Amino acid sequence: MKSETETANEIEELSEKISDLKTQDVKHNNLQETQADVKIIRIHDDEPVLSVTTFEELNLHPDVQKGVYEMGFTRPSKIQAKALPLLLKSPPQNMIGQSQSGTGKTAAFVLTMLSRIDLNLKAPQALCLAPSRELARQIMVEARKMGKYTPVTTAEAIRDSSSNNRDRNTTFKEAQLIVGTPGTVLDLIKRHIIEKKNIKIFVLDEADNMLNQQGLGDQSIKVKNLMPRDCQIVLFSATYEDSVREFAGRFAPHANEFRLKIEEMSVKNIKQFYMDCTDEEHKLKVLSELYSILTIHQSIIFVERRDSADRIAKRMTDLGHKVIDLHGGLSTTERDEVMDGFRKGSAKVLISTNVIARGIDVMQVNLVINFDIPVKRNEDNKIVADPDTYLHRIGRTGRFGRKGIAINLVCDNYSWKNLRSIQEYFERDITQIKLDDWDHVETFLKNEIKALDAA
Ligand SMILES: Nc1ncnc2c1ncn2[C@@H]1O[C@H](COP(=O)(O)OP(=O)(O)OP(=O)(O)O)[C@@H](O)[C@H]1O
Repeated sequence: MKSETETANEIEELSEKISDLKTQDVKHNNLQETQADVKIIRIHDDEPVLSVTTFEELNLHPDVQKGVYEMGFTRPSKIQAKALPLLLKSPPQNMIGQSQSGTGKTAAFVLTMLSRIDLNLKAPQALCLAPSRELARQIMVEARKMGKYTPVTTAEAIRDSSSNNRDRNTTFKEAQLIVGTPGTVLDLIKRHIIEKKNIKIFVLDEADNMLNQQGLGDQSIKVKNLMPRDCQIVLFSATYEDSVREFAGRFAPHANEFRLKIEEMSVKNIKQFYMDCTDEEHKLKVLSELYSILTIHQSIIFVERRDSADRIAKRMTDLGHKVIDLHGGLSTTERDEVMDGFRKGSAKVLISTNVIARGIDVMQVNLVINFDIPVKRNEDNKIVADPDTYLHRIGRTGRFGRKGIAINLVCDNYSWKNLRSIQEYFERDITQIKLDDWDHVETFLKNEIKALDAA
């Protein structure tokens, strides 16, 4: 059985091959920034899109509404305003939703899950799959907050999530809302620990990742095939590659669909920069320098491989910086401790592989550094730039309209070529910060961060 870490592991392994690649010379060109507005297009169903402006208009159960208000949500976000009236329709309709990172997709599907549950029936009725244990746990926190004033019963279906089997079996038997990772959920359904027959809504968060055949696709498809026929299928993500979108259409037939144009996918409130380093060692020095001069709230440094995460964490610690690192090689307990510590703010700098590239929401993160530019294997099995992962990574900052900074470190033609492909894909400007004068770098970045704080 594949675990939730395996997708991240596969990506980590890809980079083992990177050093063997010969790359061609490319020019350092910045692209014109597009000014395209965010538009959400509904392409299925002829009825006009009804958009609400308040949570009251959605006729949520008063206890659910109370939970939502207590979370400080005064009115629905754009995607919630447009998607929720469709998601809550009776009879239920499938949905393929896309909106930028940090725009509130979680609440859109969690509110639908809570609204579909018959609270008198103590059995699984709403199931959500996410690509990592960290994201599954986060979604569950959000669901428990929203359902706080209801008697909804919940369970996390992630590895080692419960103390003993007896408790675990009772919990899953009675849990009305379950969030988990695909491998664990599939295993629990097959062993009849999760009873599937009353499940009314099946959600895939980060759906493109979950349907990607190379990743978690197999398990998610198997789980979906076990769902009752009339189960509402809801897919959400900030990105959908064309090949995955086509498959998503078959996975969730007759779905209402919200799409973004490529140039609208990148969140405008994240300022994107790059720094041209001489080699890997220089990248480490730049990193250390950056953390010496900057007072950041919290930040995430993304790397491709586990051993790089450990190596950079060690070097940064030796240089006197307080950092923690997270990757698929840690035990589940260690992963939970690292993530919980970061959420509480006890650690300011988190070094991670792609395992937390998607979905993770820590509001205080105002800086993301791509120590390595993200890559993937294309259909020809070649290693190429991975714009979708790039977008998800930088989307760990700039959450829900806040501002953020993303800095990419390039050190050779290979990394530059990959960064340039990403620029071209999104048609967004990634501006160079020159490294010849650190006083200038310091003033420049301090001003940028001051601007973020003032905004
Ligand atoms: N209506 C709202 N009012 C205020 N805050 C909200 C609202 N909806 C969501 N949020 C907050 O916005 C943040 C981002 O939401 P969420 O994590 O659901 O984004 P997302 O679209 O799923 O992002 P990603 O694509 O990265 O997974 C969260 O902290 C969430 O609590």
